[in-house]
Amino acid sequence: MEMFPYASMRDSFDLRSYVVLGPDDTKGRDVADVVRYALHGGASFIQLRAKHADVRDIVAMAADIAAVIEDEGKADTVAFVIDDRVDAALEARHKGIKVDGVHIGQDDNDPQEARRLLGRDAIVGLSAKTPDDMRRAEALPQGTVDYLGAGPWHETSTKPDCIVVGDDGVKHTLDAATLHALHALTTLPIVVGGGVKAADIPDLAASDADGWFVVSAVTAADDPEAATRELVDAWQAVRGDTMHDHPAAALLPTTLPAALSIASTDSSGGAGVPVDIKTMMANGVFAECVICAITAQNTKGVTHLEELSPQAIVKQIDAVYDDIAPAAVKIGMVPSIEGINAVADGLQANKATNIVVDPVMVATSGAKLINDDAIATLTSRLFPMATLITPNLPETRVLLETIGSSIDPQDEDGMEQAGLAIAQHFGCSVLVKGGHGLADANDVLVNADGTTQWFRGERINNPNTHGTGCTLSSAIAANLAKGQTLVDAIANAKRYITGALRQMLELGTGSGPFDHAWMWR
Ligand SMILES: Cc1ncc(COP(=O)(O)OP(=O)(O)O)c(N)n1
Ligand SMILES: Cc1ncsc1CCOP(=O)(O)O
Ligand SMILES: [Mg+2]
Repeated sequence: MEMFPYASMRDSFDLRSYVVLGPDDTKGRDVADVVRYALHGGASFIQLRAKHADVRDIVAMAADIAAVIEDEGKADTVAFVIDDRVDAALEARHKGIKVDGVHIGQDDNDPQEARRLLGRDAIVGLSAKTPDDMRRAEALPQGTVDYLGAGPWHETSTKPDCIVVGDDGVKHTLDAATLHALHALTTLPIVVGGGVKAADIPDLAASDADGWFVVSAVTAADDPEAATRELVDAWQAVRGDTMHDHPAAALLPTTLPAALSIASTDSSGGAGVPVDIKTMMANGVFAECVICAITAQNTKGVTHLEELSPQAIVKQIDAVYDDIAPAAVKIGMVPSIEGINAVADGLQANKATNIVVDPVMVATSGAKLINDDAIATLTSRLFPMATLITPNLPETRVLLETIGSSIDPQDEDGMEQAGLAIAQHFGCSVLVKGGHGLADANDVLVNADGTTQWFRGERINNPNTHGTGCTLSSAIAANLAKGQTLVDAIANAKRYITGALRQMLELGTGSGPFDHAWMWR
């Protein structure tokens, strides 16, 4: 997971004076030293382009460059990106090195993948030389790319392969007229480079370019500071102090689908509302909660339980729906008839949809979590509202008993029959979870129309299973909130929980919890 403590520069980077450099370009001089000279000369953007270095060396160079930018008091104004290597940029950012993003070409990482990996705060620059490149960049989802790099203005030995060869087989450099046509195809700012020297700046500054980028004009100069200043001054002489606009996409607010957990707390954090929130967050939704009871609990058992009043439950549900209406709901432990009625009334009044009910009855520790007389209310009030209920085998047996069925869910055929009896009785889909069986972790989805789907899971020999049911049901609700089909929501939730169980987290002296943020470690 990325731990980047700096403000994003996506809405403040300055493309006007863009210096690209790496160890191959600086004539034996230290790259960070040349960056310092370029900054003294007025460089507004720095790119590390180290074509022959490995990730470790790139990250080490990036640390030196970021330190120089910081030392020069320009960390808030001069953006610093890494060429090509999204992996190195990620690693540097993870280490807290101020790398503001990447520059990628048409043959490098896919821009959407780079954006996904780096997150919404990073700058993603993309090379685009042809009308097709421009159109493809423009067709990307808004906010994928922040600027475009075009060229070459002249053929250049720094990157001989960057020359555009037309359909006629003739090599083309970029001129003001071609740039004008490219510019018309995009809303993104364009920085232009390739063989650019000080003498080119008046023409470039009079074109649609939003800035210049150079390698050799600065890195090969005996005095990189003076060379940078000459370029900066020549641009400023034509353009004055005007900077390019930033694409509005960088400023777009994010939004998240919300999912709601209606359940009870577990003070040990391994089950109930705390774990539902962790799971929902890990599965990419905004988690909300309605507390029905508080338990004093750890991996060894429950030592105290105190319910909230029905009024408090309804008020919480109303508050949630009145503002951030959840796209899916998971219902867990609601211990009493009054509580269950309050939940049903609250959800009905707010026209809740995508309801997943985990019919919590007994904790992994053996503690009873629902009053016996409340089971009938749970099934009669909440099941008919549910999209899905997720009983484990012991809960399936209790439910079969309540509907007077003698089916035994001891094997796959029995699980299917049991699921069908329950689904048809209550008019909702049922996921009969086989995790309490001995040999496997196969679950079956049975719909009220009789259709079934098996989800075959790897049985992980992990004794720590506290909160498994809560986790699976809230992951399913999170996936439904994201718009997934029921089948996809279950399949993805099972993948998530399998990954979590595989980590073999060891906490507590009883049946312990597992690591809900496993995929971010
Ligand atoms: C600002 C800027 N523009 C273009 C490029 C070239 O990127 P790419 O086409 O991926 O070629 P390489 O630099 O990776 O050889 C750039 N680096 N910077
Ligand atoms: C990286 C790159 N992309 C297009 S041209 C180029 C190299 C520019 O180098 P120089 O300024 O030395 O011609
Ligand atoms: Mg590249």
